[in-house]
Amino acid sequence: MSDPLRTSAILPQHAEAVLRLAAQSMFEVFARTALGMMVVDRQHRIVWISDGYKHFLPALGFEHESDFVGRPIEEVVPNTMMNQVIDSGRPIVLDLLTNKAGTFLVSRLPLRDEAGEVLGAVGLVWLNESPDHTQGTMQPLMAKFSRLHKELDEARRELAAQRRTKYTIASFIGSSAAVMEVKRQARRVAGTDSTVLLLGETGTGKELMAQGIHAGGHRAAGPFIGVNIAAIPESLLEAEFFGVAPGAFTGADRKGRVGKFKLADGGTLFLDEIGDMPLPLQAKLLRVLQEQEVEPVGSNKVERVDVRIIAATSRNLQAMVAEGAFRADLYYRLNVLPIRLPALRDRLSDLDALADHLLDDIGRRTGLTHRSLSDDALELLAQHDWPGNIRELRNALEQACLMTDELVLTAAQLQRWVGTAAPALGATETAATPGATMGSEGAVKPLPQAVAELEAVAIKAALTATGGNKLAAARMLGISRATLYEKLALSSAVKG
Ligand SMILES: Nc1ncnc2c1ncn2[C@@H]1O[C@H](COP(=O)(O)OP(=O)(O)OP(=O)(O)O)[C@@H](O)[C@H]1O
Repeated sequence: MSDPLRTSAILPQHAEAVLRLAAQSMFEVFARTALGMMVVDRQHRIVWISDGYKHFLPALGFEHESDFVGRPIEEVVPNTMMNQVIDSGRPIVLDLLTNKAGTFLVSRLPLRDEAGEVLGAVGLVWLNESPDHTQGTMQPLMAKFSRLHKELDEARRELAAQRRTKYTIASFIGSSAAVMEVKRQARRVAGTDSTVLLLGETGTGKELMAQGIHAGGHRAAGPFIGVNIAAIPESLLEAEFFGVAPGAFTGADRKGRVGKFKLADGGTLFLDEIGDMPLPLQAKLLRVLQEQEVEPVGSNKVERVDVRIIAATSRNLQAMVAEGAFRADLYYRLNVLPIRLPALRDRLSDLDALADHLLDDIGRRTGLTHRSLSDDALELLAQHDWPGNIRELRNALEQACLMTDELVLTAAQLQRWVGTAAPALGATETAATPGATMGSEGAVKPLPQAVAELEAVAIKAALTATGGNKLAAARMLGISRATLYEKLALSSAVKG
């Protein structure tokens, strides 16, 4: 029997020897198994490379081992991260490294002394692929990787194109004195980074002008992100604006969500219907505008953003401030450069050009032949008050185009649609007339179609009665703002 004291005195020595042997043989096993291996010291200098690694030297631009070994790794291996592993002491267990020599599946592990101090690092190349993909051991992995890369690039390009604006300031049709002045103001502010407040009735082209201002400034290549505040349920607004930190919620939102401010980083955030912003959120918005920092819901970290704000409203913000419904400090912050878009009734000299432009657009979208207007049709248009402005004009023209085959639309053909697109019903009148369930010839229609038409008439009536104020219209209809917006979006999607 061996003396246990002696054994315990001997064992550590044994263990150390075994460990040393294991370490040494592991080193040899790695050096032989890996395609290439290198050791780098604390000062980032390459101290040793395996025979396998020597095969990569020509592709890295080195003829002799002696030109390579002894040099700092960052000087001779483009895109290496060995230096970071040495400086941080943290391993990168598996990674893809791409440089002029090809693509490599690599591991980078720090080497430490007995006291735990980092002495250097060991780098291993497991698989490789030549730059022209004709040689190497990574074919299946690389094929998958490059396909995913291509798909990601395409998705990014598509997203960027979607976030680019369709309109410029010149797309704002009109040459009346009022419009020329508005365009002059817009061009002047486009070149600045200041906050712009677009004022005007519903359908006067506030969103179009916001896009034009973005497209005319130095952020044009950046994203243009629009948020219709009135269309988002109040409880979701904060997350929509500022995003949600991963893990803040369970379920579908577990991964977190990027907020509109972050999405608009480097570009413009268009805040439509700013007058509908709930008071508690107004305070948060003000802070973001001042600090240019957002704090995602459920996070205690702030993120810097570089966003230009263009806000719009059809409501009287000043009166809302007086009533205490809108914060005065936010109002002054937004009202730096106000631009008031004229109502259509105040620029009737633009009717001809606008109608022509809209008919052109309707023709393109519907595939119908381009229509024009007779003189009496134009006169009819000039007599109407246009509470829904250009949007109402567009709807009237579109309905006339769809219902008539004539290439020149006359007053008689237009008559039915002018004013019906936004009938001037009072708040107490209902749009549910029996005729609404019948076709124009009195024929019975399928119920879903009749119901949809009734809804559309009631919504238009409510919008007219409230001067385009969607929150008030929704209240009048007994539905939520979000439902109203859903219905409006649905009806425009069906049309467009
Ligand atoms: N000057 C214009 N030239 C050409 N099209 C216009 C013009 N103004 C508005 N439009 C068109 O009218 C419609 C309504 O415009 P837009 O959505 O920009 O109005 P808005 O003032 O933002 O409305 P809301 O306040 O209801 O959101 C769009 O189809 C837009 O392209």
